[in-house]
Amino acid sequence: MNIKQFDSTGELDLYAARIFADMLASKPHAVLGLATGSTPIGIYEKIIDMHRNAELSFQSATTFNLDEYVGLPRDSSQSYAAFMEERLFSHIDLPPERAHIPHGMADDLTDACIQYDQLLAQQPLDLQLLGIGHNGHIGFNEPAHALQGGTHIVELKSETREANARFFETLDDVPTQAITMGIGSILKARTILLAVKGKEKAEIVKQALTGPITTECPASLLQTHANVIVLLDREAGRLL
Ligand SMILES: N[C@@H]1[C@@H](O)[C@H](O)[C@@H](COP(=O)(O)O)O[C@@H]1O
Repeated sequence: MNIKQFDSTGELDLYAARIFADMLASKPHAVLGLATGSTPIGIYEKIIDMHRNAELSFQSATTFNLDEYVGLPRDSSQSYAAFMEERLFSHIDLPPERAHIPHGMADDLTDACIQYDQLLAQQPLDLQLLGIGHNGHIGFNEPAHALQGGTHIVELKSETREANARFFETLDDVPTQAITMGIGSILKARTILLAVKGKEKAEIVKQALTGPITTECPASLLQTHANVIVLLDREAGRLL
């Protein structure tokens, strides 16, 4: 693992955005895995700045998002589709038909998972951006005795719903299920970029990067991948 620590989140964001710019410069048709949550927001802001300055273009790129809540309409402000639209897609030149997000409102969710995996199989990920949940989840792959490789429906843990309740009016409004890319799909990405910020993530960062490889901490499986870049701000890296 290539672990880099930054004195400020701004420096981390810029470094991550440059990785995207370099990827798109060397491979305009790159397939990019994208993430939601607070962590990537600053990275997307830097990417938008670079796009504004004509330093990068998504015109020929394809993107796949990690996950989506089940049961939230795409135009609901808390959906990850709405998040991506607001935080990135509406500001860049990515053709909308090449921006893939799991379909959490599909009539047949099992079929939606199969279709997502088929698209991923046709277009392998060059670069996957990840955040990490407080319990070590990546995407919405929650700690469990066993993990699934492909896209699947997951029951959200209470701690995950509580952590994400800040985006909803009440805890009861947080969906109980999500559709997520599986660990197998994430680990197939050629390069993985894990970004972590804040002191409340320091303990899980230590466990994920230096602890045992276990499905009880899904992010620890990243230790098995040959090309992971970990970007930490000072607080998230303070226990390493
Ligand atoms: N499904 C997302 C994850 O992909 C994300 O990594 C996590 C951490 O989010 P944050 O960056 O806001 O701490 O939140 C959600 O649960």
